[in-house]
Amino acid sequence: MITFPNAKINLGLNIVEKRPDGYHNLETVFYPVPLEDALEINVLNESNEKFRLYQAGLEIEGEIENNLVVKAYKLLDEKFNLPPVDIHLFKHIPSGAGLGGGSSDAAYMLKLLNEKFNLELTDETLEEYAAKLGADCAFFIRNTPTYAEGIGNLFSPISLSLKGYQIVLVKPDIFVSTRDAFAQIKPHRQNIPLKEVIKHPIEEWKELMVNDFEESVFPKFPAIKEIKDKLYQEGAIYAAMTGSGSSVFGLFKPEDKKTAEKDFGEKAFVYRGILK
Ligand SMILES: C[C@@](CO)(OP(=O)(O)O)[C@H](O)COP(=O)(O)OP(=O)(O)OC[C@H]1O[C@@H](n2ccc(N)nc2=O)[C@H](O)[C@@H]1O
Ligand SMILES: Nc1ncnc2c1ncn2[C@@H]1O[C@H](COP(=O)(O)OP(=O)(O)O)[C@@H](O)[C@H]1O
Repeated sequence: MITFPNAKINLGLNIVEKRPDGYHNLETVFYPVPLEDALEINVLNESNEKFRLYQAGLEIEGEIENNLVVKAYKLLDEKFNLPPVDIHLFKHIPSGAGLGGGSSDAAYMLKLLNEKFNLELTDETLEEYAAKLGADCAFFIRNTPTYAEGIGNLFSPISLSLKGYQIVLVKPDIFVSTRDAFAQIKPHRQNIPLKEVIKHPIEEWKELMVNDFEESVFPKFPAIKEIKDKLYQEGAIYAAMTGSGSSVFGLFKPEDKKTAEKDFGEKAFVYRGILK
């Protein structure tokens, strides 16, 4: 059985306050992007091992035991004593890029195991399991446009469709530490809360919608800001960094014929697609 975990972008990201536990409360909107990994499981017959993970595509740093698809398997295995499985993961979404690829793999693994082994878990229960694996992980269970607050884990659905809009996503060969990005931010509330901004026409987002991380990340890595500038030069209707970086996306009108033909550098990962 095979499934295709997709990426997400953040439409606006405001860090509103620092919490006593050192984490930050934020406000953001998650929107799914059809840039996909591939994830397959097959039952491993007569095996002493509970799972085997085969990886292809982009490299994922860290031990196999720390791979989020393995963590997702173990989480459900503790409860349901699952049969042993072969896991094949083809990695296409860049990691540590603000695209949520690891979280998506984890959420899709939960959905895949639920279906394959008829566990009959509801979306609500799957979201509870997903939340144990990462703050934004539960978003990928329903995978629909979502307003998130708290530490990025309290969700409410929003009515927003960017169906047909073209997206150009650029991930330069730059690593931004999420921890450092948070540490350099002075939390504050925006004049117009994101929940209101998102209701404005997309043409107005350029003036109203902010990713607070840009303020600390752009001065340190001017090359990331240059990508955003290039996307606007090419006619993006809205462009911004996603998450804590380093990916930047540009949204283009459905009828726009010339979507970002600029050169983003030899080592940059570039994806062009159409939003659903
Ligand atoms: C900011 C977002 C928005 O989508 O960025 P992306 O991961 O998508 O880039 C996420 O909430 C990122 O969450 P996540 O990627 O899970 O962060 P983690 O690895 O758990 O946290 C790394 C570090 O960031 C800080 N951190 C994280 C989340 C949060 N709400 N407040 C924080 O202060 C903490 O110092 C933590 O140790
Ligand atoms: N299946 C996976 N895919 C990607 N990263 C994973 C996976 N499992 C664990 N990780 C770890 O999670 C970290 C964050 O990855 P990811 O969720 O893709 O990025 P981001 O938090 O920027 O959206 C990576 O640095 C990687 O070490």
